Amino acid sequence: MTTLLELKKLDFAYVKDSKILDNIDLILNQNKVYGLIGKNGAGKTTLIKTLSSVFNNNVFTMKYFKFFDKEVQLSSEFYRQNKYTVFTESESFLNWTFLQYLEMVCQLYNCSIERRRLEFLVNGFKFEEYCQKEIRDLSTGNKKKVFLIVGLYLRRPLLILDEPFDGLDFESTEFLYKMLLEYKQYGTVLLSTHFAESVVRVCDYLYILENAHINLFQGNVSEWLESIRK
Ligand SMILES: Nc1ncnc2c1ncn2[C@@H]1O[C@H](COP(=O)(O)OP(=O)(O)OP(=O)(O)O)[C@@H](O)[C@H]1O
Repeated sequence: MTTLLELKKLDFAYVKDSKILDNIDLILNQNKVYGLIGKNGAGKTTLIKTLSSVFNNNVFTMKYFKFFDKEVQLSSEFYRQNKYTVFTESESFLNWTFLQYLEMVCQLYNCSIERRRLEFLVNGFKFEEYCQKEIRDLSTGNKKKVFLIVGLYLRRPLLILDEPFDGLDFESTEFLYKMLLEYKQYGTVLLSTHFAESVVRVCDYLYILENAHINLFQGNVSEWLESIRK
């Protein structure tokens, strides 16, 4: 297995002396799907935002961050170009349409729009009638689909998803399961979730965040399901 991302000794605190993430080591291998689970408030979104370069350096420290075996800054162009994050709720780009947002993102990532690939995702998520509507007028689930479709379309080596199944209807959830399994051809997915089914359906490995520490579940995900049902 080839390592895609390696993070060593990450500490994070919003408020001095109150660590949300303490001494976090994280390794993500290429072409795998990783689940990130933990109780409400455990710090999943904080870890995802850190990995997505949302924060200034003054709230966290780390020993090193490697991507494709290179030590880089989280804010580097190399890292930015190779990952995309879908946040749990987005209040950005509200007066844009999906197609305008996609065009802008494709320019940023230097990729062209292939109609067939796009249509496959749009049809799969039953999103056809919403492509030209302003994002502000979409329902919660359809807003989520805007960013999920773009993330799946881009096929970056790292796709980070914060609670991607939240707000999706049954059909779209099934389609997303299918897309995430296929995504392993193109890259690695790190997703946070509160749904046990999603872990079992798509995740190869599971990181558990608890008391500011992270552990990789030793065993396969069906063993994890058995362990929480006991
Ligand atoms: N901007 C902020 N300022 C101060 N504390 C914050 C801030 N954002 C989050 N926190 C705190 O950090 C902790 C971790 O929050 P985070 O949102 O990362 O947890 P989570 O695991 O994603 O939770 P959930 O499963 O409920 O979404 C919580 O105690 C939360 O109250």
